[in-house]
Amino acid sequence: MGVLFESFLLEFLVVLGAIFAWLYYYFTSHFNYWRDKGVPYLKPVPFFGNLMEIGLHRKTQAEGFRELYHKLDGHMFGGIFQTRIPMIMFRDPDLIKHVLIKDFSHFHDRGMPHDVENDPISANLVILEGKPWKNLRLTLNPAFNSSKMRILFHLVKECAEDLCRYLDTFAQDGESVDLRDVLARYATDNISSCAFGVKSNSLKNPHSKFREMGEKIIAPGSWTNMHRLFRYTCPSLLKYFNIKSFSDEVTGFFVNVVKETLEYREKNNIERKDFLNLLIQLKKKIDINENDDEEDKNVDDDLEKIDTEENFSFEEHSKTMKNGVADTKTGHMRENDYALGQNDHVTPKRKWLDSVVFDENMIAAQVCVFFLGGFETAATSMSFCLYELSLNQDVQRRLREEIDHVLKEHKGHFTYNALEHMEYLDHVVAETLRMYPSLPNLIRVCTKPYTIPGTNVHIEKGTPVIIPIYAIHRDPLYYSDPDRFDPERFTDYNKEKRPPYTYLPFGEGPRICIGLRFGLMQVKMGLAILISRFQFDICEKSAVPLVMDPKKFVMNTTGGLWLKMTPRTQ
Ligand code: HEM
Repeated sequence: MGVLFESFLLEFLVVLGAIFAWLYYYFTSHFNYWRDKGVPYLKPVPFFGNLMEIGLHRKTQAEGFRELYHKLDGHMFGGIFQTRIPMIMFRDPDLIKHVLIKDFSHFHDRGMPHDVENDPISANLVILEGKPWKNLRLTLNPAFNSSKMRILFHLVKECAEDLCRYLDTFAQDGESVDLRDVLARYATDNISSCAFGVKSNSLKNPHSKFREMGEKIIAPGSWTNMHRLFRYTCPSLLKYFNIKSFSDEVTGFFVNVVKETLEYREKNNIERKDFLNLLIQLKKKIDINENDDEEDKNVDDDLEKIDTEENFSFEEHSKTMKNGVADTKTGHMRENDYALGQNDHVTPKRKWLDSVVFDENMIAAQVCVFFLGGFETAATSMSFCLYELSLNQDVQRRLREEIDHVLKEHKGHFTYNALEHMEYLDHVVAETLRMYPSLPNLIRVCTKPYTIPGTNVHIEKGTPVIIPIYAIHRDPLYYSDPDRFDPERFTDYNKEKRPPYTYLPFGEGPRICIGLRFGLMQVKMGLAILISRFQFDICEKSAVPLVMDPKKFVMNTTGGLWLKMTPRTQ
């Protein structure tokens, strides 16, 4: 018996040793990759690569990548390892311009594994790649243009007024409020109204189903995190284990809401001016770009000409490229940023629209990603802004003065035009997004072999690329005293002084955030109405400095964000 046990133990240890040796080999076998290419790189550790602090949630993504960014100071780019996978960090603004715009045809995807057949909700704009992404983007772009925003404005304003009514009782009592939570509910109401055409009532009912689903999507340890873990370590296992972008419960909920709303609208012949209505038009093969202004059509024309095919010779087709920065007000490139195919007369959108099955699943996939993209980003941006305004009372006063002044000029009404005229509000929001960009990094994957301009470094197809926007936004090279909140950085004069591509809260290029205008509209509308009615201050419950949550993907705090509210006195 003893001998049997010993030999079993021995065999067990040998097998265990072999498994460990294989795992060690599997996780370290690429570690000479960057050295062999002559690329400056950071020394990785087995199993984690360079992301141990982030992987173990000891640091936030923002701070973790900021540290890696500074370890590569003096280099335009550098190699790092995401567990075992070599990835490249682009640090230099000019190189960033190449990746996001000039050489977009080499970097048009994010490299997120997806399986449209088994996981229909993954057929969304964030995840899709190549031609399917381009065609979908072309089709959806008009849903976010300025004329559509004007139509949606009244829905956003309605939610902002509900928010004020809800917060008024707290302000009257001078209570401290967890604004992180309240604003997440405001943003949930907003996006469910504009995207799903449903009143979610999350402000009044914190346990509403929409709020519950929103929490499930972002909660640490959730399905999404599991998806992310496999994506980083072994993407092929995602398909093998049939791990979907969202849990069946979340997917089922969103698909059902869409189905029920579609049926209800059809049966009752209801047409509500929201995103869902635009998607219904696409289902009916109606081009939603018709009747839109010329400016919006030009952006689409540019995008139509970008080739996402293999072997596309970008140089052959390109016009002169100029420096360009996305205008955060309009979301349009200021200059001719996309290289245009001169001989390219094909307009694939119409063809695609005719051929694609824009069914309930497809619609659900889009509104689901609008929901995901819209509620967390807006809620956190607004709460960070109110926190900074509480710390910087002079800025809060000046902002209130501007809002009063502009409102007077617009007969006391918050209108789309009134918001557009609030220039200081624009600076305040821009500075908030500089200090707290919702996504601390932009992700791309190299889609065809690339030589880094001015070097003989070749990037292989499939290499993930990271652009550390938080680190750049907080780099003293571009922003002096970068941890200080100073909206003056965003006057035209000061903006001109900075190199382009050093401010990227919405990304840049053809894959720039599609919801930029909608996001800014709901953030600005919410802030303007709150500042016009209430005074915000730091209170005992406020964490100063803020404590950020390392488990969250979108920049967020731990333990909420508490501030004291009172009615404004002057
Ligand atoms: C303050 C608000 C927001 C911020 C800071 C933000 C930020 C971002 C960023 C950084 C990206 C990546 C861009 C890139 O890779 O170059 C992105 C992409 C995206 N965002 Fe937003 N976003 C916001 C609001 C919204 C809203 C309201 C929606 C939808 C209604 C939305 C939908 C999307 C989608 C669909 C993409 C993927 C676009 C594509 O790949 O073509 N976002 N966003």
